[in-house]
Amino acid sequence: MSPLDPPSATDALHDRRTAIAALGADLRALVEAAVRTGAPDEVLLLAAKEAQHLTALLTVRPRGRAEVPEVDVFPGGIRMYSPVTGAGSPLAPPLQIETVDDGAVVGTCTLGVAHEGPPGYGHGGVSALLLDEVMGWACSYAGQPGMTIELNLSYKRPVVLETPLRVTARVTERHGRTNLVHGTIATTAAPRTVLVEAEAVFFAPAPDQARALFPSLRDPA
Ligand SMILES: CCCCCCCCCCCC(=O)SCCNC(=O)CCNC(=O)[C@H](O)C(C)(C)COP(=O)(O)OP(=O)(O)OC[C@H]1O[C@@H](n2cnc3c(N)ncnc32)[C@H](O)[C@@H]1OP(=O)(O)O
Repeated sequence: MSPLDPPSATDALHDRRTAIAALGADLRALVEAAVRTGAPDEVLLLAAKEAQHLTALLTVRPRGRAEVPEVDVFPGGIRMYSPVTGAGSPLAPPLQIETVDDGAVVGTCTLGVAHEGPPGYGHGGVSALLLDEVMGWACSYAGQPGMTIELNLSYKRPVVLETPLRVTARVTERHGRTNLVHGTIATTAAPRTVLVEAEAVFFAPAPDQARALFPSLRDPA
């Protein structure tokens, strides 16, 4: 199965993913509002109380640290709580893996003020996050899901916030379980103007090593 093909889901799984995504979207709106607000102090304190209430509401049967959620397809598929692609994550833009274009994986997203580095521009670490993820998808698409063992970035131009971005990655070389990957960030409006460029090395663990690293992995092959 291509990592870009959504797996067939039962109705219950679909409903669960839909509910997770709905909460994620509202949490992202809350995070963005919280980092932009000019509300008075008493409103911030009131909102803090409401946030404590929400936290208590959600602290029910929390999953274990290394547990793969039932809603996920791991490795190489849907991850609902990924800090990059996860529809359920308030940290994620979220980036959407959209197409495979001539062997390259393409993802799109828009960063908000919550992802700010220099005023008005994306944080350099957030660019690394986006590239690392899409480069990982390129490895999965090439049939070897793996972990980043080296990531080098060249920041050529600042990444503007609130502007649709296009993140691309392709595997350029394979040596056994090691893949060399090239990635870029540009805007969707000017895809040829590279803002950030990356070179990375990914390593696909052998099944035994994968089982040791990820005890709840369902299909290490
Ligand atoms: C089921 C999968 C799910 C994969 C799930 C992936 C989820 C995607 C998440 C997004 C990506 C991430 O954030 S990943 C998270 C960030 N990365 C990490 O935490 C990885 C931390 N690193 C590690 O734990 C370790 O390096 C391992 C387990 C990956 C590999 O350990 P190891 O097996 O001892 O590694 P080692 O022998 O030293 O190196 C492996 C091979 O890579 C080569 N190598 C090492 N460094 C380099 C290098 N800079 N450039 C070229 N090649 C290199 C070595 O020569 C060797 O080749 P040869 O002798 O075999 O030929």
